[in-house]
Amino acid sequence: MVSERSATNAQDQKLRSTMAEAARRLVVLGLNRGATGNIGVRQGDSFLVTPSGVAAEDLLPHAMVEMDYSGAILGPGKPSSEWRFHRDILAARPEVGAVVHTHACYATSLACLQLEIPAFHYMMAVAGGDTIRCTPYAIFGSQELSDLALQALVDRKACLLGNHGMIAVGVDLGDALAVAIEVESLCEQYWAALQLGQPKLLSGAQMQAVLEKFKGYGRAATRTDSP
Ligand SMILES: C[C@H](O)[C@@H](O)[C@@H](O)C(=O)COP(=O)(O)O
Repeated sequence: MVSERSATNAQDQKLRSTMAEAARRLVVLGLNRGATGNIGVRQGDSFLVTPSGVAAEDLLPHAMVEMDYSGAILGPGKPSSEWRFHRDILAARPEVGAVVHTHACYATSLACLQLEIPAFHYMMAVAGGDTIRCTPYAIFGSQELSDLALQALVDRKACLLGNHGMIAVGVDLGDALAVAIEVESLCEQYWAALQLGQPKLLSGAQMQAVLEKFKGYGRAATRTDSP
């Protein structure tokens, strides 16, 4: 049933609009095209997810679908086919407030090779560690894909989905979007570097130093709950 809180709460309306804006931004930035990709955002003891198969330009705030962690749909609409990984990530990672899935070109190209991205650039730390893992292939919308994504995201804020795309997470939607944008940029740079030769990789110690330094950098300095 439709939660009354959702229908009347100003915060809920704001969140739905922010999700629609974020979906359009992903298209403007070239990280998604048409109806690819989806967004999930924690809201109290439930979460909102974008509807299935709706192009970002047609996405209206009221079309976001509210679900609970049992997988029950709490309002009208058909949730993203990927609601399982949105639910499972939000359930398993209390510090995560938002999940962004994209089929961004460079991330997806590397995912088609099922490549794990190594520490070729210090900005890899934005994704939470010294690698960005890639899952094996599993069909879209499956529990298997969700289980694989959860594993690939351990101690990370992003992963590639084999032969599919990427997932980025953040403390809120702005953070998850920023991670997705950076991951696509890193994938493009890694691809470009590979055209020239074998990139020299940073050591574990060098990456650890960056991860430490990032704790005091920019907005992250005010966050105590980032992974
Ligand atoms: C078939 C879909 O494109 C699937 O790949 C999914 O991962 C996706 O990106 C969009 O699906 P929804 O519109 O169901 O969120």
